[in-house]
Amino acid sequence: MWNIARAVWNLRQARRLSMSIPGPCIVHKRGTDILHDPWFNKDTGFPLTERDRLGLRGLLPPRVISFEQQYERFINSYRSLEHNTKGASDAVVSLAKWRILNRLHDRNETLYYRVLIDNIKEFAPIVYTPTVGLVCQNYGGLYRRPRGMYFSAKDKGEMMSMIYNWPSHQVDMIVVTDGSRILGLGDLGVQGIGIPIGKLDIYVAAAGINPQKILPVMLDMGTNNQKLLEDNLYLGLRQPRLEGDEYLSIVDEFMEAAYARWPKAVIQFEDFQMKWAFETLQRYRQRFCMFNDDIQGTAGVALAGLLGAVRSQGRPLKDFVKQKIVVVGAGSAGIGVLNMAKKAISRMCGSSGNVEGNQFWLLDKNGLITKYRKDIDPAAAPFARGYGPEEVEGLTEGASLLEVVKKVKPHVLLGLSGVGGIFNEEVLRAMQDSDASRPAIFAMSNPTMNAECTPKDAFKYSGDNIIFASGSPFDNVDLGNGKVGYVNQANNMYLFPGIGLGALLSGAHIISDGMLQAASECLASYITDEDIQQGVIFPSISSIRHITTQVGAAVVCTAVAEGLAEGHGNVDLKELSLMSKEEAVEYVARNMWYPVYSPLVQEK
Ligand SMILES: NC(=O)c1ccc[n+]([C@@H]2O[C@H](COP(=O)([O-])OP(=O)(O)OC[C@H]3O[C@@H](n4cnc5c(N)ncnc54)[C@H](O)[C@@H]3O)[C@@H](O)[C@H]2O)c1
Repeated sequence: MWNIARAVWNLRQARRLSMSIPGPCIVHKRGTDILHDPWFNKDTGFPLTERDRLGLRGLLPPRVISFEQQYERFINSYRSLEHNTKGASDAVVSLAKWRILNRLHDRNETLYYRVLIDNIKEFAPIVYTPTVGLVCQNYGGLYRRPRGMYFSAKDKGEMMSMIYNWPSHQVDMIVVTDGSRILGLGDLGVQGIGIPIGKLDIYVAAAGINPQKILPVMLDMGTNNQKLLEDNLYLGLRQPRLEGDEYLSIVDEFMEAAYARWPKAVIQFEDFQMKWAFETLQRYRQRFCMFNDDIQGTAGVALAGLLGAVRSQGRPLKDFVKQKIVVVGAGSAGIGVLNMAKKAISRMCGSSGNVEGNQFWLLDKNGLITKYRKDIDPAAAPFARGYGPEEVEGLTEGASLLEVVKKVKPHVLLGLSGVGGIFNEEVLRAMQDSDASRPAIFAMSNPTMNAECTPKDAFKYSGDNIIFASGSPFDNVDLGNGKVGYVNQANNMYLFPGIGLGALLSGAHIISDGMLQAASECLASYITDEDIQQGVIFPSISSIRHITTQVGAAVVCTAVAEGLAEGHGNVDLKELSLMSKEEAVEYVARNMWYPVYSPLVQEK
């Protein structure tokens, strides 16, 4: 029922926007310069009057092809590619699909984003995880033309002027990486630029950010990837990564430069290795409107999933405080999840409640983390168990995952380790003895080959009754007898677009924990009890615009309630403060860009 209602909402929204006469778009160029600019290019779709006005007459074949015809032509050629690559490996097919989409992106952004929005479920896995991982690994060979900006260690002292090289006067959303931890693939240096590009594609598709107002950024600090350092064709600095103050001075300079030119832009940090992810978040979160998606976005999505798992057991949400949760992977993502879960518990329990985190077991590559761990990472320390070198409760420092699962009998087993297959048959079988009536298994690592287990193995070894979620998309599992093992996609794409959009439209000067929690709780409440009983704890990606509207509105309302909002455009704080929840949803929806050909008006 819900899905039908949302699909109708999406359709109405699209129709409302496409039927209203699109406002004009100002261009400062003419003739072939327009044809070569993907922001303005309409290919054969320029009407004759516009061809005359913009000096295009004679530069295009005479017949005008409508947007709908162009759309259909693209989809047909995409489908024929599927047909022509039959028998090729998955990687070859995925890269061929990425190439054809990327060529359209390079040529005609309006058509590209319409195709992406209308087919988000099919195309998200190409422009985003898992294919984007493959693209980053092969970026040197796939590179055709630049997209986004590069600031390198060699640009020190120049960034304040360099930032003005970007052609757009207004930028609303920046996604920045240093390429040091790309998905679960490690240090890919400048090749990691594919991640900010893919994330911003999702911003346009899900949050309706105008593509002229987005900026993907690579901070090239060097790389410690030996293979790349030895590769003559590697496109980044061939030097080891900067460390310490030298590193931070580059990020500082970039942040100041971006803020100086676009003080209202929201900056999302993406795929930084753990030490820099935490350090930069701490350093900037009170000064700039920024967040770290791996720490905070992932945590919000995981928390929504954890709350869904409680509901699936037929228990009230407050029972979350009694759930035993084993987290495998003590990196920025795993620790981010635990921090957010702990905050949720402290809210549920009130100040007198148990917020010690006694229900969490955290493992890294050396096994269970306890207070006896030598050189314990400060970020992991609050979640270290109290077991001594001597065995207590049957577990010791460094206990294996299998030992922990057998002993703890967790309600939830959550993987953010980046290690494919680590939830092996024995571990999954041990989950059958979980204390939960419906054990939850979240294999959240990306891309696909790094998932801790496949859904097929999870249902096979842990039982039909589990709740399963993965970070990258997988097909549902046929359990026989007409039963289906539902595969949820626990990916931060459900949250980051709404967090960024809500922060932007509220004009908040920082992104608070409260705004992030509101986003997560909004996502958690999106699913009906009926869906939950079917094992569905996350909505379909097809509803991503609707979800983002709701999440964005929740973030706006919280920013206003917390006194962080300052207004956006011609909507001032007073107007924001008077908005009801429904009006906030309408306000967010109204501000989403939708790809239609706007009349181009030339200004000298
Ligand atoms: N689904 C999502 O939305 C989402 C969001 C963010 C990150 N991720 C994925 O999570 C993974 C980890 O990301 P991160 O930023 O935390 O990386 P990270 O490099 O900061 O941390 C990885 C952690 O895994 C641990 N680990 C490595 N091998 C292990 C093993 N054999 N057993 C147990 N632990 C082991 C490491 O010790 C480290 O603590 C990546 O694959 C990333 O793609 C998914």
